[in-house]
Amino acid sequence: MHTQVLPEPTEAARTEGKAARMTSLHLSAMGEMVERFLDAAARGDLTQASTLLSNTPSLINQKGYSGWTALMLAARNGHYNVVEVLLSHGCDKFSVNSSSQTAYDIAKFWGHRHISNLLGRTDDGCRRVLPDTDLHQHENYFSRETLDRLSGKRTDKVWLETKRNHPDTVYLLFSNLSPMVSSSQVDEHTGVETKLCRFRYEAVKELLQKPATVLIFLGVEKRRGPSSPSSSQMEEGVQEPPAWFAISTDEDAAELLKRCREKNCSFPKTPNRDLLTFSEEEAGIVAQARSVLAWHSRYSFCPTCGSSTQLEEGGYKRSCLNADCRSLKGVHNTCYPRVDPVVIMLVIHPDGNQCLLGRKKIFPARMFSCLAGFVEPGETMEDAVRREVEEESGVKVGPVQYISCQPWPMPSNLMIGCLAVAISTDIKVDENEIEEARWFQRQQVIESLLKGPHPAFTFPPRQTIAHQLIKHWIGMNSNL
Ligand SMILES: NC(=O)C1=CN([C@@H]2O[C@H](COP(=O)(O)OP(=O)(O)OC[C@H]3O[C@@H](n4cnc5c(N)ncnc54)[C@H](O)[C@@H]3O)[C@@H](O)[C@H]2O)C=CC1
Ligand SMILES: [Mg+2]
Ligand SMILES: [Mg+2]
Ligand SMILES: [Mg+2]
Ligand SMILES: [Zn+2]
Repeated sequence: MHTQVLPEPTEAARTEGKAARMTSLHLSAMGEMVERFLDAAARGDLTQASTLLSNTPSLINQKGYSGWTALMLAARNGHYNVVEVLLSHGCDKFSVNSSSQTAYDIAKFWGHRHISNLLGRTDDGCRRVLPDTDLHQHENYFSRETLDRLSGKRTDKVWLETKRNHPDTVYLLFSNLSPMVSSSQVDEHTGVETKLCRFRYEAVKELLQKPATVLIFLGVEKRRGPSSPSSSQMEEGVQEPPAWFAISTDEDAAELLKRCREKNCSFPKTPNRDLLTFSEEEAGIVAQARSVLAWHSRYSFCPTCGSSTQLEEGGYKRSCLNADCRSLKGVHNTCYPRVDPVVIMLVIHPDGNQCLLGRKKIFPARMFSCLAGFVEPGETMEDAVRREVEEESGVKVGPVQYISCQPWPMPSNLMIGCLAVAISTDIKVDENEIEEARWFQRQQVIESLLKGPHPAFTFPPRQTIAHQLIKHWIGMNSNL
């Protein structure tokens, strides 16, 4: 898996410069302007950046090499005034580069704390309610909400029916819990890029008639800014954004592929690897659809009495068909899609300068990752962290701090990412689960992330919350 890391400052400037020289002959006038704008932001040339921006406002969120925006380049090189001006012009601070890093991540990683504070700043009202909290929401792969789920509409059968037949509606096709995708090799940096194949009603309508077909209403496209429809407009059906559905069918996969006009279409066979090659937007949709479909495929019959069930509420409920079943009296969680909470933690040595990583036998050679484990019934997240770490490594843990979470649709985990501080350091691994666990020095971790000449271990892929937690720790100062 190709993992891209943040380049050294001089390296960054050099790479940008080289890329610009090599391709400038072929660039359109706009392309050249983008290059100049990005270059000005990277060098901290506020005058040139502002002039270019006032002449061509559309430059603001343009991306250059590896998906870096002007905001990211300015954040990378510590140009506070440029960041400030870009933000005042309404720059998108949540935009991510091809390594899924926001300008905030970049500023934080390189220790430009004044800039990360500026980028992380949210509404002052929130700060009054939640003082001393880092209000910046960390975004992990699989966690972007591109669609508005409109859960209130799931019970509106008439509305759902209108959406099903609507010509703008988008359908995704799943077979064996894999979405139909088209794949292309982008370049050696980005690697393979996978896109969801999108279908219209006409192309799938006879699949919808089949009894074994499962149909899930995923939501409607979110429209940004002032043009997003108000709820009253939605009620009147004015300017409604397209709805998205996922279909799971038992029709032969080869037959399904014939429906697609795009090239290189397939149903990926190894979810753990293949589902990590989508854009952030599509990954969020895949996480939602795959987890709900996995629940349907595993809970075909009523868990309470074993009778047949029927789908309701846009695919978000299964109700028992046995009128005497207990699950029909009151609300029963067996009728709704499940989510399994898993704690995943980076355990820090009491000296603040080492972290505990482990490897399972099934990991690729030399890869080490965070310890993780399912939360048990009647257990807090903090206690689950302490129990799993002690079970797997023998290390005892004291304070636990929540950092961020990640939906992990294999099939429906919610990874709850934490930092934890060890209060004992002797390691004794549970050999049933872990092959080896070790304390790594901060410097070894940094070299491994930057892929230096002698990395102590290989990082898990950037799309995993494990990768992000380790990176988060090395971006912090050593005093917790
Ligand atoms: N996104 C990421 O960065 C990472 C994600 N993960 C995910 O976290 C999950 C849990 O981690 P593990 O260390 O395997 O957990 P774990 O340490 O609790 O051990 C797994 C064992 O727990 C039992 N178990 C208890 N509740 C379960 C449930 N609801 N579903 C399945 N098994 C259950 C099973 O015997 C299973 O073999 C893995 O399935 C993996 O997919 C794990 C590490 C990194
Ligand atoms: Mg575990
Ligand atoms: Mg365990
Ligand atoms: Mg466990
Ligand atoms: Zn039942």
